[in-house]
Amino acid sequence: MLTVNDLCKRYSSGVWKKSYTQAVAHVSFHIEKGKVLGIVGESGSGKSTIAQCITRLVEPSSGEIIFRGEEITRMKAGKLNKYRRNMQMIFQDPDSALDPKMTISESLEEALKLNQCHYSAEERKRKTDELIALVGLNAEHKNRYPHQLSGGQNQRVVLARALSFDPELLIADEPTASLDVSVQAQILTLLKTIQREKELTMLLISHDMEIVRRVCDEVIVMYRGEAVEKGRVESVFGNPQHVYTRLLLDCNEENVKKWIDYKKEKGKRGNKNEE
Ligand SMILES: Nc1ncnc2c1ncn2[C@@H]1O[C@H](COP(=O)(O)OP(=O)(O)OP(=O)(O)O)[C@@H](O)[C@H]1O
Repeated sequence: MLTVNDLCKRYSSGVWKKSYTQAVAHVSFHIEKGKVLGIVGESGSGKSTIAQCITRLVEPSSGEIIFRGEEITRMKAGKLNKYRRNMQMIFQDPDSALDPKMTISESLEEALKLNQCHYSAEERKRKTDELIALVGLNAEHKNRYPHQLSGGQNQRVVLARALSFDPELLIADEPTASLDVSVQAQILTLLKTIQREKELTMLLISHDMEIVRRVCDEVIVMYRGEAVEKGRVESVFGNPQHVYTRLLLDCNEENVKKWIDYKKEKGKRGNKNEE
């Protein structure tokens, strides 16, 4: 489905005195159809740059990106737009991804108008209702504006918009990072359920090893622009070879413990996990 070969991205900045950042250095991987690949690493390790190169939001400095058998790094704008519809991205902050002046159903109908132009107005309405149900929202949310929904509910709408394109590849860049811990779990479960049902190929970017462990089939560990370790999640997590992977796993055990304590505490107080 997607093959990345020897991808490099070097940013330059400064006008008089140029400085360079090697954001991604010689990264290669392959994702099979219907599988989920996780990219983990600390802040600044190059995770988002890889996603932006794949969608050509930034131009790679060198390397190959082959999507459904076609090399896309040199693809011209017209053809590229067609390809981009097949690869949708969702980001950390759902609020900034939605138009504050549109209700949820308007937002979804607009997306359908853009990418499924053969639909009649009636079909768009029906499809909108289907998408709303698919992401676990209900009719009462339809006529609300983004500020009238919670962060988790807005992230569901963002996911519904992305799915309205019927993408083959979904790139989720820290999709739960801005959400409350209890809501994070719900959104991750939803993502995984939809990914399985639709056999979506997914690239999940996260700095959280536990999220990757729960959702992904394979993982790449990024450190300062390089992929220092990659493989099946159970083998990388069960038998990490690189010292940096071990460090990340240790850090995250702390987070997992905090999460378990938080859930226990919440359970004691009798709170339900609500958005
Ligand atoms: N437009 C840009 N111009 C110059 N340098 C950039 C630009 N975008 C990113 N960088 C640099 O490239 C490196 C990789 O950034 P990137 O955003 O890909 O990392 P990341 O792992 O996704 O980080 P985070 O988890 O914080 O989002 C960083 O050192 C960053 O400062």
